[in-house]
Amino acid sequence: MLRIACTVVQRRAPYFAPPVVAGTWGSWIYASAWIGDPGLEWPIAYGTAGAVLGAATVGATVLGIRHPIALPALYGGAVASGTLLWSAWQTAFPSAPGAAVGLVGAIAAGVPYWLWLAKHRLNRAKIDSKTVKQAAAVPVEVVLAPDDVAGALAATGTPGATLEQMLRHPDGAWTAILSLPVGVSPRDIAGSAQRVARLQAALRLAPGWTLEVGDGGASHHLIVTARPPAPQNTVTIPSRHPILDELEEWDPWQPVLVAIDLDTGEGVHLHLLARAGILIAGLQRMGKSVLLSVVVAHLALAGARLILADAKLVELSLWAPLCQHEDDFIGRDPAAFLAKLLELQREIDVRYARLVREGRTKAEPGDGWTTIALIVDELAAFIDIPDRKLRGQIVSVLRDILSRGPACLVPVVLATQKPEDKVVPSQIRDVCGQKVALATTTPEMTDTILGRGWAAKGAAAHLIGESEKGKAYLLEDGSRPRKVQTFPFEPPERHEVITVVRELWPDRPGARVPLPGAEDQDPDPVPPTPPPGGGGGGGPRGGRPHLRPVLTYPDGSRIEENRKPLWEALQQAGPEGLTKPEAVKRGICNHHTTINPWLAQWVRAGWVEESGKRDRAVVYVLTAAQHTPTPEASATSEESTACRTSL
Ligand SMILES: Nc1ncnc2c1ncn2[C@@H]1O[C@H](COP(=O)(O)OP(=O)(O)OP(=O)(O)O)[C@@H](O)[C@H]1O
Repeated sequence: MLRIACTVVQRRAPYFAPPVVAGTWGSWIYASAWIGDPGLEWPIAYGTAGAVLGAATVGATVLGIRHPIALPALYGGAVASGTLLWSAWQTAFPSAPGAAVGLVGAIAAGVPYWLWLAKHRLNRAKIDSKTVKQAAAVPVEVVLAPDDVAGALAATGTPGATLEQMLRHPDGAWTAILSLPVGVSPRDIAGSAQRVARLQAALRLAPGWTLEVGDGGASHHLIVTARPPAPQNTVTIPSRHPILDELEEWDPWQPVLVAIDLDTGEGVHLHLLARAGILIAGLQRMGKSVLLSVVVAHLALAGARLILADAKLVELSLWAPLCQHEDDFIGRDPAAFLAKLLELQREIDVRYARLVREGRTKAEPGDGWTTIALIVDELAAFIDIPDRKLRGQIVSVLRDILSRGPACLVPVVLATQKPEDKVVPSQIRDVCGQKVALATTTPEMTDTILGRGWAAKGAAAHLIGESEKGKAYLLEDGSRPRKVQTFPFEPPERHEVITVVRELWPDRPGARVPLPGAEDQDPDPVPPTPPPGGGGGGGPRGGRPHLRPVLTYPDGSRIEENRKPLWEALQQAGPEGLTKPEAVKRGICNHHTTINPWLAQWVRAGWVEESGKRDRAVVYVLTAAQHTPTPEASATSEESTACRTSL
């Protein structure tokens, strides 16, 4: 009983305080007037002050002033006005009826205050309800209808609650706002795991539903929210990239299908030419190279000239045979990388000069320009370097290519597994119009890839689990990040693309992969480039040409530079043949380099055959003696027509 009384007083104090204070104060004045000599000075002093405060109170209420001072003013005004009436009456007629009339007057004086208080409370209830709606973050349908939530609460030992509002959410969740009876604290219910569990049981929620119980702040409301289980992800990711079913020449202007949106199930594309560069980053072994390969495959099928930079060699070397120029593969050599960037920058300048001449701002299909794609894996190896000057030059030129390139058919794709500021400087990140954040470890790492603040705004790449390969957040300029799953794209599928591209463009020489140590063993180093302006060849300024044997396949076609060592080793091996581990031992390749596709191609062409196994590895042998190379050309003053570079 005492507890209930205390709760009532505590909860309703603002309502009771004015009459209680007015009554106490007035009683004292009344008693002193009744007992002693009733003077006028005290009632007049209190009354004048009360009248001023009362006028201010009423004025504030009428004008709707919400200044913090309004509450004490209103309160004081109510008390003083009541006192004035009461004390004036008892001074004139010190009697019991006088006291009663004074009390009524005091209470009446509190009316503006109560009105103000009631309005304030109503506003507060509105705010509470708004907060609930905002927390739901989805439009809600407000249903003022009874429900059995109050009954369930009664079944758990808290009878007397009434349902004030039932909010139904589009995902099936609902929120019930219950008004608790006097003496029951919402905080006590919400704070007790046992009572919440009992309420959940009483509500008989379906399996998987969760219950949240909160108190309505200072009010006597209990807010009960029941949520259905998160919808099962029904998006299915094809195990085979659709590009593999359309292995034909592609249009570079077409966007590249790289992933599936995990929320909508829609295909997600990257735009090579319509938008500035692409940045792909994330932790090791989370799917960066797989995604990069999809983009490279598209570019290769689009007939683009591929410029590949890969410090690790193993990721991009697979694509090296599709390159148009022998030096279009850059290994761990930041200086060579800068040289290639400068070459690209010059090409962009030439293309922009044409655009300016023709009064255009960007290239269009049919311009006749080849797409030149710069693909960089492990950007860290070219940027996180001790030579600060070189680093500065690389960042500056790369930034320029990223921002100007796509408009003149020079797309850039960057990948790195170290998403840190020193590896992905903001100048580089900010010009990339499309960013893909695979799994990271911290929100800061995610922000380094996507831009500041995105991790906090829902792009939680740092929460992607270790087993969720290929899951990522993809952000395009001007939109929100999308949670996506990339397609698997394993080496056998990459080989399917490579085979088709080689058939489409058979005369591409391929790029030389700079294998560590291979240069030292080069028996026939490439001579220096003739001085600029020199006539080249055997002209008077070019000097006497240095002729080099041209190694050819049995059908007369030229053997690509990067495949020569393997072919020569097969020749030297004779009928004994050669296995891959032996090729590794001889420094022709390393364990990661894929020479199998070359061998498979030669086997298909009938130049090489498999002759059993040695130490469990397949032995490859040249099929016939006539496959020996063209005998070394003797140095003559005449250039070989087959040797186009007059080496
Ligand atoms: N979308 C995907 N679906 C299924 N498996 C995937 C997907 N993406 C990547 N994987 C698997 O994850 C593994 C690592 O992928 P990948 O080589 O692309 O990682 P990475 O980030 O490039 O690693 P590193 O940083 O070491 O180069 C591969 O074995 C691959 O099979």
